Amino acid sequence: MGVGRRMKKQGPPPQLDESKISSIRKRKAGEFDDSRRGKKRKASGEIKVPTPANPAYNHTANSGLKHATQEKFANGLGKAQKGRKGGKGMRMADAVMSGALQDEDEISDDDAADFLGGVGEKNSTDDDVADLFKGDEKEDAGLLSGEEDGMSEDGVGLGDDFLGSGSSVYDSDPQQEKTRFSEDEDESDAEEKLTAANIAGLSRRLEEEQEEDAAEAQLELEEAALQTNIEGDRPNILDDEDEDAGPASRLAPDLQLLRSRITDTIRVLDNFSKLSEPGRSRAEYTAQFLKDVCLYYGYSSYLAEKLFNLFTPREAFAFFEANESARPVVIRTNTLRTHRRELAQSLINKGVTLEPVGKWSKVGLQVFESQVPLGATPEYLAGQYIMMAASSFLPVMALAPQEHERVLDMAAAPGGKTTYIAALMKNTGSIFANDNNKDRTKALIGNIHRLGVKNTIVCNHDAREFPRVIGGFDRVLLDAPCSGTGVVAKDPSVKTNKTEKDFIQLPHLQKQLLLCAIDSVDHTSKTGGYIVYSTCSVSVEENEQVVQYALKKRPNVKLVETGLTFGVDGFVSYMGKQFDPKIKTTKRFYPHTYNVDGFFVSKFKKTAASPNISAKDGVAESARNGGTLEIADKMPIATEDVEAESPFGGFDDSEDDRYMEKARRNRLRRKGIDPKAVNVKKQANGGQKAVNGEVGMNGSGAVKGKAAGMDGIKAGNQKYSKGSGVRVKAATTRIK
Ligand SMILES: C[S@@+](CC[C@H](N)C(=O)[O-])C[C@H]1O[C@@H](n2cnc3c(N)ncnc32)[C@H](O)[C@@H]1O
Repeated sequence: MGVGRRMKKQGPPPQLDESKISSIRKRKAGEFDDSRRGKKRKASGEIKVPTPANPAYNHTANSGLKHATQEKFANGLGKAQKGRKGGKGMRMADAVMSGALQDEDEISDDDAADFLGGVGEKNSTDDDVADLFKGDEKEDAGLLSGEEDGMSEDGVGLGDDFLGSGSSVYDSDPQQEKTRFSEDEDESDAEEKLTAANIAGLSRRLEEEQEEDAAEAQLELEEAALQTNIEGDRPNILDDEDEDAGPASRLAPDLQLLRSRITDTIRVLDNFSKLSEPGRSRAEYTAQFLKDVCLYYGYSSYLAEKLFNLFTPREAFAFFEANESARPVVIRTNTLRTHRRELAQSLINKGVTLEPVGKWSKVGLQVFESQVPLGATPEYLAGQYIMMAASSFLPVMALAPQEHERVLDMAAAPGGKTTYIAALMKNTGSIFANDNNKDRTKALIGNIHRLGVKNTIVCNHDAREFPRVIGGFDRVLLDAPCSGTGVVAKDPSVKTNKTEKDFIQLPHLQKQLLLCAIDSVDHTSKTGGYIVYSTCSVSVEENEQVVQYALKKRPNVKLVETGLTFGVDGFVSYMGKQFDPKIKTTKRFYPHTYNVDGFFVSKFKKTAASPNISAKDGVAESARNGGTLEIADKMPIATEDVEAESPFGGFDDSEDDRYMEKARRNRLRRKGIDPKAVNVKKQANGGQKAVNGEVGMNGSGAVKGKAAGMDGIKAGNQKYSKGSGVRVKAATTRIK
């Protein structure tokens, strides 16, 4: 996961509530979600792209060029932007955040400090907003209106089609169902009270939105004035190339012109035959677009191209734009401690403006504004909620853990998902929450305690040691370490610090982890037998390709529906490569379509024991109750024929081996162990293999794991922490 630590003020988020997109107009893939600007478009007679925030204005360290021009920009476009950034949005101040920061790495320090502190100004009357909520149709106007949510005015019924259609982007129907605080509740008095209590905050939001609209209109006017090409003309885009050669190339780029050229290029790519200049190829325009994207948004050319390849040019632009603004702040009600309605009421009483995150979640609350530090409220300290990104709900919802099951969360820290799993299991059964980063397990343990989770054991292994450590789980969640290309808004460093190597090494690790996840599941489980694999990356290498690999290596699993009611289908073909058609069941989430972090979720059902790959490759006994012996494939993942040819999937095993060996040595050194000594020991042990040099190092049975049993959990006769060299005993008893 990308560990983002940047925060911008949170604007009113338009698109988290699925109920608000219950009826949609299906748009052409790649078409912009710019219905919000319908009025303005009509006025200007020109297709405009959304400008959630002016990227140039927001850019930070990644773009020196932008810094260079920022002052200039602030004098021009900045004027318009100022109204929006300096407005009365969420007032965030220095806040008590020690707790909040542990919630999820997805909440940035700055976010938190910004968000959790200050006091919003009140300057609108309740009457204004009361009007807004008058009558059923009007109730959600403004705040919930299709216009605000990027919904089309001509929306048609969504129907079953909602889940389908790959890369399609949808507009929503403005006619909304009333937002509810839980599935079974009526449109009750209580909700009206909540709404009334929210009125002041909502009113402020409306004012801010009006200010924003005015600022955006101004911005568009200024942009329009700069447009050198009117609609229908062939834009003169590629002639500027020679600039590079001269001294002008050393000057900071004019960001307004750059942006204008980006939009022009998209127009051309959208309608190439009509708008391209004679003799110019599509590749030339694409290259120009990518070059401009790198300059304007600060991406490395490698990553810009990788991301561009996922979308149509127009949608790619929407994606890059969406990465310039922060996602909404969301909290998850901890149902082990309270109910969402009660929590909402207490927070509203404290000056928090919020509403249910959407029909798709019964526990999420989207926070628009807070007059108190969210990380220091009595409710927070009492563990009634945790701050977590909306997208982080999704893998757990797909996992659908049941009461009394045994669940493994393979990469669990800081625990947003573990604690959600515990809540869904109502603190019954048992959860093994593992993370190989010891420091991060501290936050995990902190969250577990704060939220009153009592069915969880925290452990600290390289997850590739499972099921050797323990197996036979009903369900396994693998929320895998990834490149974070879905969370660029939180961690803009991803724009420049991800290289080709990352997209080789990470998928390699992810593939190994996924096989171990599969091997750790009990296929005979009466209630489960499921594995969920998720990442906060949008790259195909880390998602569909990992899934494809697992399907190939483990014929004993099949993909099943995630049960998630939104998201676009995973790729079944990509850049000439065909994947298993069932990969359509996987789900992708993008910032520009659902206003959530970029995310990928897939769900497998295990149907039989894993193949006995090779006894020498591992001694992973995951059997419980005298069940089957499963062997984890611990060999470096072999490059397969198909992958060797693949432009995006192959990897060089020998190179990977070198990296992994180096990492192993470093890990041992950090622990004060001489790697050479371990090698000697290994040899002395004959055929016995130490897992990453961490097992059986001094004969003390040192399986690395350390279990922090939570209150009330019974370790029973688990032999979990009693490894003895390679003779690690498998768990034979379920904690139930
Ligand atoms: C995406 S984050 C997990 C977030 C977590 N699921 C949550 O919801 O709070 C990925 C985690 O994987 C951990 N990790 C990385 N490599 C690992 C490995 N080989 N074994 C176990 N955990 C690993 C990282 O320390 C990181 O905490």
